[in-house]
Amino acid sequence: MAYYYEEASRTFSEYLLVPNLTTKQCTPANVDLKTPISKFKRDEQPEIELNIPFTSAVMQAVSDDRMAVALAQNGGLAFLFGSQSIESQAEMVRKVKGYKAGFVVSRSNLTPDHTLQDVLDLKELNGHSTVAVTEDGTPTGKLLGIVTSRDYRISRDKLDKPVREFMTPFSSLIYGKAGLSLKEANDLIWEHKLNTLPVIDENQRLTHLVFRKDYDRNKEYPNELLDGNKRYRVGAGINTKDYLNRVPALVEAGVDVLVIDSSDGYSEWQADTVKYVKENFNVKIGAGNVVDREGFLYLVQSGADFIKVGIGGGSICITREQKGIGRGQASAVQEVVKARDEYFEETGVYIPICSDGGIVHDYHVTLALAMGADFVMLGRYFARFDESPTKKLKVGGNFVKEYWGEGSNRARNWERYDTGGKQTLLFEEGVDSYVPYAGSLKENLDKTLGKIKSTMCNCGSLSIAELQRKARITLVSATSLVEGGAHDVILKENTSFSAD
Ligand SMILES: NC(=O)C1=CN([C@@H]2O[C@H](COP(=O)(O)OP(=O)(O)OC[C@H]3O[C@@H](n4cnc5c(N)ncnc54)[C@H](O)[C@@H]3O)[C@@H](O)[C@H]2O)C=CC1
Ligand SMILES: O=c1[nH]c(=O)c2[nH+]cn([C@@H]3O[C@H](COP(=O)(O)O)[C@@H](O)[C@H]3O)c2[nH]1
Ligand SMILES: [K+]
Repeated sequence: MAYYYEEASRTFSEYLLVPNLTTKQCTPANVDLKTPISKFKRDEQPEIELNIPFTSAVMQAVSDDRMAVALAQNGGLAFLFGSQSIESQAEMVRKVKGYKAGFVVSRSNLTPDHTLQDVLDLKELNGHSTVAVTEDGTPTGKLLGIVTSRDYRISRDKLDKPVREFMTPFSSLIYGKAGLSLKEANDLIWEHKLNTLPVIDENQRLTHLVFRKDYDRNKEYPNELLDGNKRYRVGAGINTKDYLNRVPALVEAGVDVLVIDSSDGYSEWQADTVKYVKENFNVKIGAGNVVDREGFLYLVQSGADFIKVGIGGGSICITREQKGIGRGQASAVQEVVKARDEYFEETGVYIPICSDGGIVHDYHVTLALAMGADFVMLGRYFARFDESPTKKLKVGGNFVKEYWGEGSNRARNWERYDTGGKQTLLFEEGVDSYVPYAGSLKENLDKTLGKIKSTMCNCGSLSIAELQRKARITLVSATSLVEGGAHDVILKENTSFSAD
C-alpha cells in the first residue's frame, strides 16, 4: 500500500512569524546576513560563504555573466544557466572571473577605414559616445585611436570622412598599461582631465576602457562576494548527462560552485555526478532538487556540499500539473531541515540548504530562513531587473521583461543546435511569460534586504543562525489570510472618482 503523509503540504503564505523581544542593539544596521553555501564541520568555518542569502536561478532568462557580476557585487551568487554549449558557459565563467570593477571591455569599436556615418550609426545603436579605433575593429585589437563627440562636427564634416582623419590618434592618447589598479587608472583620469582612459597590453592591444563617470559607482559595493584573489565568485548549473565534459571546462575557467540542475535530484545519475566531481576536482557542488528526508540523505551520502529543495513551486512551473510530482515548498523545507539538523547532531557535519522557487513576497525569504534554509534561489525575482539577460518590452502600457521556464520548449531548443539532439520535448514543464519590469538589481535588493533585517529584529535576531534558533512560526487560517491584507477599505489607487 502506498505511503500517505499525515499532513497536507504547505506553502510559505500559510505561515507568519511571531515577534520575540527586540533588544536595543537589535537594529537592522547590526544584522549580519552572512551564510554558508558549503558543508563544514562543527566549530569550523565553511570554505565558501555568501554575504547575503541570495542566489539566482539556473535559467536562461535569469543568470548570465552580467547578472553574475551584479549579484556578486551585492554579496550573492549567480548560477550561470546550463542550457547552453559547454564553451559558451565556460566563457561566461571566464568573463565573471576576469571582470575588474571599473574596467570595461569596449563595446563600441571601429577600424580607421570606417566613416563618420559609421560612428553615428554605432552611437545610435549602443548609446556610447566613445568609440575605440582598433586595427581590426575588435574590442581587443591594436589600439590606433579614440573617437569621442569632441572629434567631429556633424554640421561641418562630411559623413563619408574616414575615421583615421578625425580620430585622436594613439600618439596623442594618454593610456594605462594592463595590470594597473583602479586607483592608478583613476589618478590618471583626474591628472589629465580625461573622460575615458584606454588600457593596453605590451603589444598596444586594447584590453579595457576606464570611464570617469563610473568612479563613484565602483565605491558602492561594500558587500561584494570575492574569492581569495579578489575576483567575483560565480556558480554554474550542470546536468547529469554531459558532466564528464562540462565540469572540467567550467573548473578550468575558474568556477567556484557547481549545482546539478534538475527537477528531481533523487537519482543514481546525481549520485554518480557528485562522486565524479568530488573525486576529481576541488570545487563545491550542490545537488537536488529534493523535497524529503530520503532524497536529502541520499545526496549528502554521495558527497554533496549543499542540498537544494523544491519541486514544482516555481512561478513558471507546471511540473505539478504535468507530472503530478512535488510538494508545498514550506513543508519540503521543514522536512529537509529536520533531516539536516539530525544529520548534524549525529555526524557533526553541517549541510547548508537552499530553498529554490516559489518566493513571491520578500517575507517569504525571511520565512524560508527562519524555517532553517541557509539561502534561497530565485528566478522570477531577478528576471524583473535591468541586469537579467532578457528583453524589456512595453505590453499594454507597462514595461515587462520576458521570463521562461527551463522546462519550456524555448529553453530546451539549444540542444537542437548544440548536439543535434531531440527536436521538441515530449511535453513542456514550464511556461514562457512576462514579469513586470522593476528597475535595477541593487535598488530592489536593498529594499528586500531592508525588510528581512527589519523582520529579523522583530524576532530578536542579529544573524540567520540566531533566527533559525529563535523563530516562532504560526500557521494562519484561511480567514486570517484575508485579515492580513488591506481589507474593508476602498483603495485609492484602484479607484477613479469624478470631480462632481
Ligand atoms: N525545480 C522544479 O520544480 C523544476 C525545475 N525544472 C527545470 O527544468 C530543467 C530540466 O529539468 P529536468 O527535466 O528535471 O532535467 P534532468 O536533466 O534532470 O532530467 C531530464 C530527463 O533525463 C533523465 N536523465 C537525467 N540524467 C540522465 C542520464 N545520465 N542518462 C539517462 N537519462 C538521464 C531524467 O530522469 C529525466 O527523465 C532544469 O533546469 C530544472 O531546474 C523543471 C521542472 C520542475
Ligand atoms: O516546473 C518548472 N518548470 C520549468 O520550466 C522551470 N524552470 C525553472 N524552474 C524552477 O523554478 C525556479 C525559479 O522559481 P521562481 O520563479 O518562483 O523563483 C528555478 O530555480 C527552478 O528550480 C522550473 N520549474
Ligand atoms: K527520483
